[in-house]
Amino acid sequence: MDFAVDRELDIILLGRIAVDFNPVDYFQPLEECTTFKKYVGGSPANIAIGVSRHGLKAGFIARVSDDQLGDYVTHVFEKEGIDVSNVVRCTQGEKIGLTFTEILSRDESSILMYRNMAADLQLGPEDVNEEYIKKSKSLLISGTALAQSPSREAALKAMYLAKRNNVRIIFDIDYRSYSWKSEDEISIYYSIVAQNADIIMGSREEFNLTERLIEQNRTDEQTAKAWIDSGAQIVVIKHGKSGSTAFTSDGNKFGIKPFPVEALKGFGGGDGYASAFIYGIFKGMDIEKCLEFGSAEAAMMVREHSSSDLPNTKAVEDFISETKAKYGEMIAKA
Ligand SMILES: Nc1ncnc2c1ncn2[C@@H]1O[C@H](COP(=O)(O)OP(=O)(O)OP(=O)(O)O)[C@@H](O)[C@H]1O
Ligand SMILES: O=C(O)C[C@@H](O)[C@H](O)C(=O)CO
Repeated sequence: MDFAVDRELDIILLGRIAVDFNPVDYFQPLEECTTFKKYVGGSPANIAIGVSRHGLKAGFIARVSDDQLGDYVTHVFEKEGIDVSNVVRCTQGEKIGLTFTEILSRDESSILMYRNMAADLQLGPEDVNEEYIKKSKSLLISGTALAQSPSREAALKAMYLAKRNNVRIIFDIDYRSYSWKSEDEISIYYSIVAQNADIIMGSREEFNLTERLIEQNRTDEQTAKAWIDSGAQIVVIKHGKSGSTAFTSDGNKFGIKPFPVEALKGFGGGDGYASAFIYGIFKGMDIEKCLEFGSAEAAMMVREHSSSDLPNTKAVEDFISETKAKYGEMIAKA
């Protein structure tokens, strides 16, 4: 992928910065859990930390609450080297989103989100500045930012500013049911961003939601062709524990099986995947290698208690070598 040169930032992410509370006394219903560990959360926030740990220079556009938890996430970002100059505080008492993870067993987990009057959805078009967007090589839009106004307009404004300033658009569909009002809205807004994106990443279910008003029941091949025809260069479709496939505008297709690990939770894999895949693209790795990196980091993250303590490049490389030595190649050219 060709990125503009001489830009201060590699990537700006737009969407939620939130807080996760994951039970320490897991393998029982949330109702019974008494002790929780606090982490930075929110899928795009996790990815910002992930790419920064790979050495990319990231910035973020978001609103957070004007309270101790707003301070907490901002300070963590600063420590990770993420530019917070465009992370602004809410003024009407809106609170940062909270997510409690229920880990019933290694195979069964879910998230419970507290997002009424969520701070991140208060991001408005006035918070999105062209001068900032054009400092970056790419912009990642998290689909949840499209769930409600004014965040929806802020995200679309950022997308148009990115387009006119030669900033590559990465769309992480990132569906969270909680903030949406109707399936029609999901399809309308997701498809606007997908039509303008250079890279689209999502699960099969997320692509189905995106395409609902256009054409239902597409195969992965039909999905990839449609979005590549409308301008995307890379389409990644994830199938959870069954693996993932990347399609490229030159007509190639690569599939990868998940790296075998003993998962602790079903969440966090997607953010690990995105962090490593994006890093690979920036480093100019072949798509197969990006896929391998993404799948490896995803597997490392489903083992972890936290979704924001992502590994650095060396840790991912070591994990890949160790796993291949034990199990052989994971990649398959389809
Ligand atoms: N049990 C597992 N073992 C190894 N890898 C896994 C496992 N579960 C998921 N993954 C990896 O994580 C990737 C992303 O998972 P998934 O398809 O659930 O995406 P997602 O819905 O975006 O994730 P998230 O719930 O983190 O937002 C998968 O493509 C796979 O590579
Ligand atoms: O995405 C969220 O808002 C919550 C996450 O931080 C959570 O831990 C998760 O689901 C990771 O994908």
